[in-house]
Amino acid sequence: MPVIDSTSTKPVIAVAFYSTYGHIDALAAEVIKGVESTGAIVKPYVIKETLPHEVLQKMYANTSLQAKYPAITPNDLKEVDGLILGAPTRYGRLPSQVDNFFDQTGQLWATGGLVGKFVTMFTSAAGQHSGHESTYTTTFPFFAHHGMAYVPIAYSNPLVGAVDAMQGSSPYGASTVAGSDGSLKPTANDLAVAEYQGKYFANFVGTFVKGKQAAPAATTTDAAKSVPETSNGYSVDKVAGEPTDKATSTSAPAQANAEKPTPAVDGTPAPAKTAENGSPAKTSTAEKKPKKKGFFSCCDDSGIDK
Ligand SMILES: Cc1cc2nc3c(=O)[nH]c(=O)nc-3n(C[C@H](O)[C@H](O)[C@H](O)COP(=O)(O)O)c2cc1C
Repeated sequence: MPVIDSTSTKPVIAVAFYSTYGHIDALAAEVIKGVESTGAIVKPYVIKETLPHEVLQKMYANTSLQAKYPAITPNDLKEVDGLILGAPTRYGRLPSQVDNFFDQTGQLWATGGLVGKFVTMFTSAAGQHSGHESTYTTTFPFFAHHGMAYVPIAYSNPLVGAVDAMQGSSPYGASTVAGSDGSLKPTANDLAVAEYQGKYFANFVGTFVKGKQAAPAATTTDAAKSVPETSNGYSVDKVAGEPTDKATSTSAPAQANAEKPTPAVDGTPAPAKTAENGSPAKTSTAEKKPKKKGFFSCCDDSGIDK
């Protein structure tokens, strides 16, 4: 596993994939080759199997594929600039093994840990028209929730639009047609598009990484300052649909204050607060915010539950 130098302008790209029979594994090898050809740092991972051994045996799964690379953990994603995700189609969408991994990323979501990172995907399906594209599009909500920018290959390589022979790829990314019994192998075109996707993505992310490192620090700071506080998608006020009251102290008249009593945690309106002399009481936001329960309580260090 390569050691990451934080001052390097080389992008760090994770290639994380799940494969039952080897088609995705074969595409992944080409994707990795493509990333490496750009000089980027590639970190290959498998996505952990979750099916019981007896079931895998009945499916004739190739369980040795799991041992090829370390199983990815959510924390591994923190270190990378981009993710290339590979997974076969299951009922026109992702396999549950990948969903299981996604479900472990709740804390990354709550802390905005993947916001601004890049992602692209490759897939595989038994048939020609039985789920390739829907597997991409049904995964987009995950990327959107995490703030990850999807990089499609579009038709930037003529091999993507080839119709002279059966091939799996599309503007969304590389793919292959495995056949209903899994006996088909990725074609030369499929493998070439997979390698191309790795190269294209690494170059794309590399341009961003270089630009970011070349930008003067002040620019980044100013840009961050100019973002209005209310645009923070992780604000508890916004998430919970409550009125946004970001001021640390209130200067509104007592009457206005009385019209907007702070609801208690159980939903009962609390009495309006006024100082002893009748003027508006100084109320800190920390005092007014009810403690969140349920899902948000999972994320102790996120700040959203405080
Ligand atoms: C439970 C299950 C559901 C599947 N659903 C679909 C499907 O909706 N469409 C399709 O074309 N292939 C479907 N397949 C076939 C897989 O997509 C195919 O086995 C896979 O692309 C091969 O990739 P792999 O060798 O990397 O596992 C399904 C396979 C299984 C086991």
